[in-house]
Amino acid sequence: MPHPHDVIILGAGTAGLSALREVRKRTDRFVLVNDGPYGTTCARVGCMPSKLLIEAANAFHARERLDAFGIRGAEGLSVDLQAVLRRVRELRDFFVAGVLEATADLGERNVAGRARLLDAHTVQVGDRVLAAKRIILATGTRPVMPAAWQALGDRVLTTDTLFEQPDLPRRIGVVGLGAIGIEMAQALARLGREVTAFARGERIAGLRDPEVNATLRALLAQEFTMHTGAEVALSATDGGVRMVAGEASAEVDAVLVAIGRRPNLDDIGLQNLGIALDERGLPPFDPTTLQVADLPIYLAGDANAHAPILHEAADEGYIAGRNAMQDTPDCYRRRTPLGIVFSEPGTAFVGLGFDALPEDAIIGSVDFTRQGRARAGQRNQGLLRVYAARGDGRLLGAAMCAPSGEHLAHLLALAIDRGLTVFDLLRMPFYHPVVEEGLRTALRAVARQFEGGDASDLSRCEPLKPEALA
Ligand SMILES: Cc1cc2nc3c(=O)[nH]c(=O)nc-3n(C[C@H](O)[C@H](O)[C@H](O)COP(=O)(O)OP(=O)(O)OC[C@H]3O[C@@H](n4cnc5c(N)ncnc54)[C@H](O)[C@@H]3O)c2cc1C
Ligand SMILES: NC(=O)c1ccc[n+]([C@@H]2O[C@H](COP(=O)([O-])OP(=O)(O)OC[C@H]3O[C@@H](n4cnc5c(N)ncnc54)[C@H](O)[C@@H]3O)[C@@H](O)[C@H]2O)c1
Repeated sequence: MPHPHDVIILGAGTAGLSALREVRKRTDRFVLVNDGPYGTTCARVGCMPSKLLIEAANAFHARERLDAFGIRGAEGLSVDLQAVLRRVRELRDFFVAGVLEATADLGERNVAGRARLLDAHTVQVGDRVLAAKRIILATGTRPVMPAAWQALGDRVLTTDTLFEQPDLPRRIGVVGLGAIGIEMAQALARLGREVTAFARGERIAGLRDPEVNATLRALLAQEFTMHTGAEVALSATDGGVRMVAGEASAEVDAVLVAIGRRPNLDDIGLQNLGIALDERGLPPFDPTTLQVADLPIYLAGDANAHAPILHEAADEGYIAGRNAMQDTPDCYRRRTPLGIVFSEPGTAFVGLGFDALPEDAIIGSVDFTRQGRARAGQRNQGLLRVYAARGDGRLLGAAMCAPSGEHLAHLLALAIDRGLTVFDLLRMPFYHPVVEEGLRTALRAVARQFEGGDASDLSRCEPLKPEALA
């Protein structure tokens, strides 16, 4: 029997909407099903409100550099946190409104409700059963929150609730120092909150490079208290929360829990598909096609835990949307890995991670404390390390916590993607004085480890030809 729909898309987040764009170009016989609020995690409770808070925090923090420039009176500045949070929500609403336009004209093809797979072609939403040739799962993730901590009620926050607060208390605990923990701990500290952060591992901000990790830790420890290496326990006190991890403890008014996010796949009916799931409960899928096993199902965005960041979710929606509209899926080359954590200095990693490098990889580094332009701007902090292949000096990856780190990382991502060597990169012009000169220092440190690598970066002209003399 023919299916009434070509495609059902589950989830109206970034991946689902990106899939929708591709599917709509090819058919009208689709349905989008979304549970909970529309507007995407990124715009509603993720990338955008977090960056809005960070921008406010960094703007206020800039006052700490003013005296060194000879600008007086900064101590008279203060934060109106309620106003900061109002602006976060106002601009957040603006970004969400833009996203909502994508589904405004769908009419009956937009179904609000929680979907569950009955089999590889059929989905149940409330008392409705929808069937299609193919299904795209783009159901995203939700914050991990241990059951025991839920009993602390509104004293525990996640990024789903943080930005909704009209105000924030003086003492804030943070659990987890991954991307969210680092970004929010620094921002809240810069906005005048007393922040105590706990993480069970020693690595922060997702960094795998031990030296960059140590540098970032030392810098952030100047801004908030950080306890790592032990599991934290939370318990209620009179009006607050007690946090204990090994020898360390703190009493706070509220706790932001940022210990990762879990794919919204646990109750979606994967067991009805007849495939084995891994230990995380995830189905096998091909990251280049996004097809789940050999089923007519595609798994896109954070839900597959492959690369849970925005541009990858958008790419995956595109791939899933196109592949769900054809009989044989196309294979797509994925982008150079790039991760940015919006700390100051900016944390970023690109290409191969430190722990995936070949044993004989060559590493060059730059310490930004003495870097000219960074020093001129009173932001001379951080470390950048570039990794290159021993044979030919091809760039393999980099990790950094550095001024303008987000921009340096994009430049390096392009170089890695194009298969450039450190020698190729050293041939580009480096204007003076720019932070990129710091990157050049690190590249030169790699080049010097090659025979003849301390020669000039300039290439020689081709031999002069007779016609050139004419
Ligand atoms: C605080 C925070 C900050 C972030 N900052 C950045 C950043 O700076 N840069 C960056 O690149 N990334 C950032 N991210 C990550 C980025 O937000 C995600 O990669 C992206 O939003 C994932 O999109 P998605 O479509 O996979 O999921 P989502 O946008 O979460 O969409 C999934 C949708 O599916 C719905 N759904 C769930 N279950 C069902 C069901 N059973 N049936 C129907 N619908 C269902 C959900 O309710 C949701 O609407 C951040 C994330 C967070 C939380
Ligand atoms: N700038 C960005 O791109 C950005 C910013 C924020 C969030 N995000 C995305 O949001 C997602 C979630 O972020 P996140 O920071 O919650 O997750 P994460 O996985 O990045 O970090 C979670 C951290 O919490 C630690 N942890 C886990 N359980 C713990 C426990 N019981 N006690 C203490 N520490 C514990 C983990 O070891 C890890 O370091 C990530 O996938 C990330 O990609 C991205």
